[in-house]
Amino acid sequence: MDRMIRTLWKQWDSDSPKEKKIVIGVIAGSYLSYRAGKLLHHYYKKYENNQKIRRKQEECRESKEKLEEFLMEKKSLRTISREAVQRIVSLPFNDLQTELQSGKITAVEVLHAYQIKALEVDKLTNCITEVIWEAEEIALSRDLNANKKGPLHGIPISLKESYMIPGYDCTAGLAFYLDKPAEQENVLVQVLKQAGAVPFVRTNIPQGMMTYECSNPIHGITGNPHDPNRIPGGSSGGEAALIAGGGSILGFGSDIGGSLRIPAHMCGCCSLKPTVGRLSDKGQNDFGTGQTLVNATPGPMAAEVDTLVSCMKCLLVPKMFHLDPAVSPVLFRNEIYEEKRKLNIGFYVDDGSLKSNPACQRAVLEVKAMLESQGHTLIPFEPVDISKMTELFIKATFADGGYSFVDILSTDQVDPTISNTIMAFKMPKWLYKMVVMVGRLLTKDHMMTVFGNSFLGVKSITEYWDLALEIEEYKTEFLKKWRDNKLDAMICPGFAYTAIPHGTVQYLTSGVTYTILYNLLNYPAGTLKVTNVKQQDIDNFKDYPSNTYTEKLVKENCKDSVGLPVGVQFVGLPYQEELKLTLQVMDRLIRPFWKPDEDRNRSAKILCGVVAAVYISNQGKTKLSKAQLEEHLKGKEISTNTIKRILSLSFKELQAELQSGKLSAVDVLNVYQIKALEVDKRTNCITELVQDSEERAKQLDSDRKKGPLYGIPVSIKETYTMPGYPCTGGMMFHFDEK
Ligand SMILES: CCCCCCCC/C=C\CCCCCCCC(=O)NCC(=O)O
Repeated sequence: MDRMIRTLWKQWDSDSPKEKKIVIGVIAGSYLSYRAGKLLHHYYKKYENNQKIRRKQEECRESKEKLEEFLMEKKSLRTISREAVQRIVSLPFNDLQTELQSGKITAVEVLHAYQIKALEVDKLTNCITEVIWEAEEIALSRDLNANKKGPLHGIPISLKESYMIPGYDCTAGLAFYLDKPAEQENVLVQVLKQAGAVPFVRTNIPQGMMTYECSNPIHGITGNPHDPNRIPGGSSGGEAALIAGGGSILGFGSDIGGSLRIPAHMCGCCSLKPTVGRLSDKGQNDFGTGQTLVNATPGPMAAEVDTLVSCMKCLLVPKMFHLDPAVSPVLFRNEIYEEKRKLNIGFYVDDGSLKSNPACQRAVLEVKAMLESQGHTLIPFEPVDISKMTELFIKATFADGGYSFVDILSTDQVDPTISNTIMAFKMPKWLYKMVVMVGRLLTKDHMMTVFGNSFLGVKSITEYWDLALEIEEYKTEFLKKWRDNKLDAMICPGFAYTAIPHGTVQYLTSGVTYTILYNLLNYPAGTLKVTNVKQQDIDNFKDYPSNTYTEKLVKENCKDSVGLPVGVQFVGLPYQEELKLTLQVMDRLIRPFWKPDEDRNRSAKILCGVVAAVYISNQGKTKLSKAQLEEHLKGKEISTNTIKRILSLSFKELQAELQSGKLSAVDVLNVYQIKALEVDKRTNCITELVQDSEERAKQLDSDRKKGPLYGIPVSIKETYTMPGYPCTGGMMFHFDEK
């Protein structure tokens, strides 16, 4: 390289002034043409995207009009009367299911009734993006094959725009994805169709799906069915508006920060955000792929909890496990769903960042009273450091400092609902930091700094790894607090406030702490509408703080909210969806039944509990050393024959002799300790002895209940955490961490 530069330099030196001018001209010309080409390409792309958006808008409008004409024809032919539509769309899910199963109504009739109602709701809220044309054919085939009825036979379902259906664009509100129709069908849609469901409409989302205002330049703004001037929440806002308006009985959305729960709370329906990995996410528009610290999950939305239950039963089936082997093959566990016992339920109305508004507080307190009246114990709970949690969540989900959003939007129309954020992402970092500082001073809201600084993302892989570690530590601390309080479940506000007017979300992001917490933790959470805002809630704003700009905004934007729906979140430990699904609030009984799960280090704990594990070196510290253990074992005078015999037993034989009582846990432990010490002398394989293994073995021998691993000694890799033992990974750094 050096030589090349020297040669070029020499060449340049020997060039005449005219030659130099030519070289400079060529370089400058090439650079300018390159820049001009780029600019031209940029503006051409912008023009092309605008054209694509216009075409798509036209296409979607026409598809709705065509459907309306088609349905009008049916109505004028009296194949479907207004009364029939009204009757069908007012049937509760279970009744609709029964009538479809018995053949009292046909799949086509139900489809037409819901199409009519959905178009009505759409006129009020603009919640539908596109009509699914194949619905008619699917419904017809359901009726023709009525002898083979799946559990969802003939049930029309609505899908968030991000669910892939072959032939349809999945845009997430971004022009970049226009004219790129999906080829594969979303896995959940395949499973639902196999169960007999009829997908019939697609619903609106926010641009980029990372905010809770439902608006984008392609499909426009979705309104709340209770007040179209207010937001329906997001990102699954189109779904919630449609369901709460009565235009769909079962819908599907997704959630990485509250997208299933915020809209259910704001529109007044219910939703379930399952544990990530319980339902397949194959076939979602995966914009943002690559970020795996906090993951999105799909989930159902409905008017009633029963519908969510039936839906989960239909989804947790071998077909889904086959189509997506990455999901945990856990079927719907009826035993948890049916279990009836009194629970310890944590609750809070204030998460320590932004106090929830009076209506949201009352909703939680009313559910608390209801649960107490049924004999459950309600325990006040303070979530662990919400500022830290927010920092971790935002840093993880915007780890690239918003780069991918800025990039994908560079030739797109930016929706006004996210334009400030996008502008902030584009600022030079020093300017951005100053804006955050000034913002903090003006708003007097410390969360401004937390959100603001976290949107800068991470600077290096090391920082990303540290972030991953901090998230794990946060999860551990939260779980410890949950366990210390002996909780089975938790109730908390559905959000910090009820539906706010359009255009206010960019100034009111703080409310999301109530939902993002359970995405960071990956705890399943359901939201259910439990009440409506009353005048007393508005009056109670007198006791709501007004110290920060955010608090003032909450007051300002909620003052005319009487009648709006209010939800509550029901949270459980990972993989306990069945428990939450049993929650039925208000006019129905709340029946949360719970089965506690083990914690993160469950494998080590279970094994130690069952067995009486072995080994250790304590490097001359106060603990029992290898030499002392050897002495102790010698004193037991175990015969060579016994040692040989026990060691020669296969796992199954050993298990059988322990279970039958022919061998005791202590016998087996001692023999394996002798052998392990012998192997250690040759290989230095043991790091430390588990000090109380013999006591554990004795205790197991005296217990009458025998687990399947009763008495089996196990060795444990040094990195498995056990209280009192350092997990060093071979590094001094961790030596004092026990
Ligand atoms: C496209 C850029 C958007 C920038 C908007 C920034 C405002 C972000 C404030 C807080 C972040 C928390 C987001 C919470 C909304 C939840 C959205 C969600 O869950 N989406 C996932 C999905 O739809 O699957």
